Amino acid sequence: MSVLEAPSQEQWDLEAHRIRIPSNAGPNQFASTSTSSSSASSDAKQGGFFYIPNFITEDEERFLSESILSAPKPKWKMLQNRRLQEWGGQIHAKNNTLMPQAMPDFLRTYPDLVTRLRNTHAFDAAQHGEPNHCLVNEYLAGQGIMPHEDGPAYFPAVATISLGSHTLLDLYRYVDEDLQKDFDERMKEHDQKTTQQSSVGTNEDAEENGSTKSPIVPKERVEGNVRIVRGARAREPSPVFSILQEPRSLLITTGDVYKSYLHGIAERKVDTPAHLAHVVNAELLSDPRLRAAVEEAKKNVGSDSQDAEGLERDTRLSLTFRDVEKVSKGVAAMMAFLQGGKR
Ligand SMILES: O=C(O)CCC(=O)C(=O)O
Ligand SMILES: [Fe+2]
Repeated sequence: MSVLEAPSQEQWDLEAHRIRIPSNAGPNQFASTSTSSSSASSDAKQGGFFYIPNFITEDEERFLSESILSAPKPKWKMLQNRRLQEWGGQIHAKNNTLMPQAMPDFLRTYPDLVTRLRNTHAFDAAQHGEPNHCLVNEYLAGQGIMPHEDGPAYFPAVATISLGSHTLLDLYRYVDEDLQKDFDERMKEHDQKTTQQSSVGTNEDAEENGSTKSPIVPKERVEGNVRIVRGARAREPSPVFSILQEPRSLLITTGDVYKSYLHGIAERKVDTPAHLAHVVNAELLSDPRLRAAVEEAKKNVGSDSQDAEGLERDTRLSLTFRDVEKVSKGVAAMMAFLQGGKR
């Protein structure tokens, strides 16, 4: 038992687990929150990506998977290409406030992940000093999540524990501010022109594309090295780097980088050497097989070597812990909190 309890007492030095971002992969000058794009400074408080392999034991991994998979069926929210559970309460989208529920024993008692995460100090500056909310995502091989930024309800720190399979988290950059302004202006001009011309029934884009269909700019399109999504900030179409997450590992994303990149998981069953070549945390990996595959892929970049095999993905559960800063203290919330532990 003492062996099982030991990790939760540990105080972590996050700086020793920092992922070094290549200098040409820094965020574009866009995020207003960004203090600097240089990654030279090495102060964990400044934020960044931090990777800790074997943050939980194999026994804990098994126990967590069993607990999650044995949750009552209604606990699963079915999405188009994955399913998820929400623990710690529900967030009201209108006011970004958590209607709290007690964390279940398998996150708070054995294993006591909440305390263990508190001891990483990633949440020191957050309202509660530790996470109060956990989303569990299940991805079958071939499933993923679109590039996105996490919502505004959270303190800017995410702690992700992976179970069952490795995956690659892909990081994308937004385009820089001038380019975005240019897109916005062109989009506006186009819309105005389209409105004026709609009664006449012609438009340039349709002619350019050899199509006479819709006069409306598509919701999403790629132009050169940029993916433009109507009504959203434009991003680069390919990831600027990827982070390999091993089963049982912890990935912490905190500070500026939380806002200056988008993150996603590609919908594929195999990570080929071409994908693995973009992994930036090779030297922090603990599984010799995974590490060798990444190192080999990086060595062979551009060499056209076809020998190396990819890494097959299996079903993966991810636990993403965050601190929702605003928590409802109403009577209903108190009742929910008291009943939350009982399933
Ligand atoms: O499963 C993961 O590792 C990422 C999940 C994620 O990005 C999210 O839930 O917002
Ligand atoms: Fe996310």
